[in-house]
Amino acid sequence: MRIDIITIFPDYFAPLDLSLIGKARTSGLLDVRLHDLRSWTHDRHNTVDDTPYGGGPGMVMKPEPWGEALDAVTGNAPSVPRLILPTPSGAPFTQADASRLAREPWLVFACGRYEGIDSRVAADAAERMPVEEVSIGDYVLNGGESATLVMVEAVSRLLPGVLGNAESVAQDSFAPGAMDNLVEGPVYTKPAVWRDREVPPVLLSGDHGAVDRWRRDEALRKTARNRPDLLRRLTSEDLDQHDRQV
Ligand SMILES: CN1CCN(Cc2ccc(Cn3ccc4ccc(-c5n[nH]c(N)c5C#N)cc43)cc2)CC1
Repeated sequence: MRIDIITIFPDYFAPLDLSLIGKARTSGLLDVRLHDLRSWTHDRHNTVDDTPYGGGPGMVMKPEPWGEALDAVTGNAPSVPRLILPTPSGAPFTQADASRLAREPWLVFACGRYEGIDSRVAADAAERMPVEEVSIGDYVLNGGESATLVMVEAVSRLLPGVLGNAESVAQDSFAPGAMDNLVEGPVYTKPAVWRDREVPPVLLSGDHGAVDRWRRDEALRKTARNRPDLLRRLTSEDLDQHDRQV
């Protein structure tokens, strides 16, 4: 997969050199290219913003640099990317979106700042490529960079060979499969006793059926406590299926 990121803060993406994503880039599994939007400005101050038409607080990102940047990054290529526009007003980004985007060969992320990007940029791009306005949550950030980091991590970890343990992806929270939409239950490792707190004995029993059932019970318990909204999505059939599983 190729991922292009256009931003006025390329250094924001230094974390993509680290850990599993860094290794995936080194191995060639993932091709991440960073682009400084100011490379497509032509004035002495490398201006990327201006006051909003119609008045209002803050500044809006000018369309010209974005148009030239997207033309340069996506033009003269044998294929067409999917353009992802992080924005507070976007559609909620979910695990299903991460799975869907992980199947795309080429993504371009446009990281806005200020009050956002002139709306004509998305409209113009949509004449040449699919465009998605996406939000990572109902809270306000200062720009699209953090959201892009989140989405790049959520998508990249699903690429074959990146995690190196297909099993863990399959057992992820929100991953499709048995008891969909349950959050993770508690996890433990050595020592068996720590500050007088014992690991639940079932986990030391070697009874894999009992361990599986205990984990599902704990996941249900934690979901009811922290995410009752997810439980409401579970049908009675799902819950019956849980009870049948040993
Ligand atoms: C008067 N009011 C009128 C409404 N605005 C709304 C507003 C507009 C821009 C910004 C800053 N910003 C600029 C680009 C950009 C991209 C993503 C996100 C973002 N925030 N939260 C998410 N989940 C995000 C994602 N994904 C924020 C961004 C913040 C708030 C405030 C002022």
